[in-house]
Amino acid sequence: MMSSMSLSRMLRAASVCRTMSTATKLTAVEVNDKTGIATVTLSRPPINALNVELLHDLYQSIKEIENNKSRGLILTSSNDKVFSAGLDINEMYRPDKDRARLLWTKLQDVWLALYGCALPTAAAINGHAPAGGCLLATSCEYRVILPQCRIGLNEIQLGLVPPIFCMFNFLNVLPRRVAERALVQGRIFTTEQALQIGLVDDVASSKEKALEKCSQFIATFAQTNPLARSLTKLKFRGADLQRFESERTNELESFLEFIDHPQMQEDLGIYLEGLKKKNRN
Ligand SMILES: CCCCCCCC/C=C\C/C=C/C(=O)SCCNC(=O)CCNC(=O)[C@H](O)C(C)(C)COP(=O)(O)OP(=O)(O)OC[C@H]1O[C@@H](n2cnc3c(N)ncnc32)[C@H](O)[C@@H]1OP(=O)(O)O
Repeated sequence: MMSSMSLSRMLRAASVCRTMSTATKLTAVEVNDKTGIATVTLSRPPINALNVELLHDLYQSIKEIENNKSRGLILTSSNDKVFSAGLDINEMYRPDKDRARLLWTKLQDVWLALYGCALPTAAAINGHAPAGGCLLATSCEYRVILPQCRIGLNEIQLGLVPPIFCMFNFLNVLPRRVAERALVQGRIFTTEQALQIGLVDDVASSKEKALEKCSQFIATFAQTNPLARSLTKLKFRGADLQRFESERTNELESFLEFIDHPQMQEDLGIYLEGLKKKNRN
């Protein structure tokens, strides 16, 4: 039988963390009532590949947290090896045209929501974060990664042109020369390399510790006026957001044209097959 002691402990824990009522299917949102910090957990097994539905749910979660006046947002993954594998390549290979349009539009919406989020944002990168995974992490203001992870924007290695928001994210985090070289080489960095160049702010030995460090980062703003903070953030990021808006339609059309190209389709098919073969051998 459960002792009254452990029952009261459980009740206390339950009152600290609550799941948001409108938590969506592919993202779980939990708000810590004590700190006011919301954690969004990407939950699309096996590797959190970003398809239309996950991007939709992620966007809804970010907006909901922002509107509920949480103290901050932490992004993490339910998978203990992969933060996110980036865009779901199945959505780009032999795509349904309307769905491909929706995919790119939703990716753009998520970037706008996360990069321009009024709240302090942090990523607890508890697994690999290639391409779109790195894009999500670098849209946040602070990053903690676990040992033995890989992170980077490798689009060019797939023959894809990194869109403008990849450039904004890297320029916001890395020195210009390092950002440019990393993008044109499609570099994927180890945990140690990412820390050394400043792509991540810290390394933690477990997901729990990474979440704790993210909470500590957000807590540094406890005494700061939230409006002054968000307007200052916007002053830094506003020019990127404006330039993005002016180019978003062109980028959408370029993306659709790009993936429609027969050579691109062939390359994506080979890449996808290579990923699958790895598991068959
Ligand atoms: C404005 C101009 C526009 C021009 C065009 C722009 C194009 C878009 C540009 C940028 C935006 C973002 C693009 C992207 O995100 S593209 C995606 C790139 N992602 C990758 O290259 C990651 C590939 N995956 C991996 O490296 C590994 O899978 C891993 C490290 C993430 C995880 O490794 P591991 O735990 O060993 O898992 P598996 O490799 O075994 O994978 C499990 C399972 O999942 C499949 N899979 C992996 N990644 C993807 C993916 N991104 N999409 C779909 N499926 C994926 C893999 O094949 C396995 O499948 P199974 O064998 O059938 O189980």
